[in-house]
Amino acid sequence: MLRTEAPAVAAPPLTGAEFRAALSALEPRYWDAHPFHTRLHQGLLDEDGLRLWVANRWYYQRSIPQKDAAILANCPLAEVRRQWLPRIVYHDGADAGSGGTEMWLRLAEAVGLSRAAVLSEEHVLPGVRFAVDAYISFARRQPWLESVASGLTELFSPGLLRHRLRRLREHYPWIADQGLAYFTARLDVVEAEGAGTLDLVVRHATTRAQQDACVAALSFKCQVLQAVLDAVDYRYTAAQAKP
Ligand SMILES: O=C(O)c1cc(C(=O)O)c2c(n1)C(=O)C(=O)c1cc(C(=O)O)[nH]c1-2
Repeated sequence: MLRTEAPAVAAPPLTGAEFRAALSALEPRYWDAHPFHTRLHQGLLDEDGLRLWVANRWYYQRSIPQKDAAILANCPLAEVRRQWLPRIVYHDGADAGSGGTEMWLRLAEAVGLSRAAVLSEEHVLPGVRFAVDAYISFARRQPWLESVASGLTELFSPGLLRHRLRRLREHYPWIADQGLAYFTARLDVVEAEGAGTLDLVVRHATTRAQQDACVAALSFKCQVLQAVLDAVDYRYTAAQAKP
């Protein structure tokens, strides 16, 4: 005779405060204390190391609007799309020659890279490409809410951005200040953007399964960022070790 099993009882949703706490609890996995960041912030990178970082971060920067476009494409809610759309314009600029990716290219020039070399992506390491592509694929395939949640690393970034800006000015004074505009501009918006994203996620993740998936998405994103810097750090230390 078949045994009838009691239907599984779904776990109750976390309260808003518990859910926010579960997301914040991932902060130790953020990339702020990655060994490559430590080298960068302590002024230990040579010029080639700084260029390697900027040329590889380019691949992340230029992919973010594609990630955001995937979120828009997957989201059936006009009010969410309305909130999300300005992010694409922020990075791509309202016109050619403006926007976040353009500012990243100016940083690249300020550290001595040619625009053409950055745009050709010849310096992008395979590990960086794989990690960033995984982030875009995630946004294309997963429900929009999880992809939005994966961007919540931004909540952890203001302290890192401020610290980086201070250290770059202190240890690499040869970088012209206009080259650092990407970071100063980012600091003006990142806190409000992160808070808005968190509110959006908390409002729309109403079941425990959705909340758990959002926490998992943020954890995945922390791994993407760690993998990016692992690849850069490996290449940098290998180059340093060459006689
Ligand atoms: O400099 C940084 O350390 C850092 C980190 C992150 C992040 O945490 O993903 C972003 C940025 N910068 C950034 O500039 C940026 O535009 C950005 C967008 C996103 C995202 O996932 O949508 N993260 C980040």
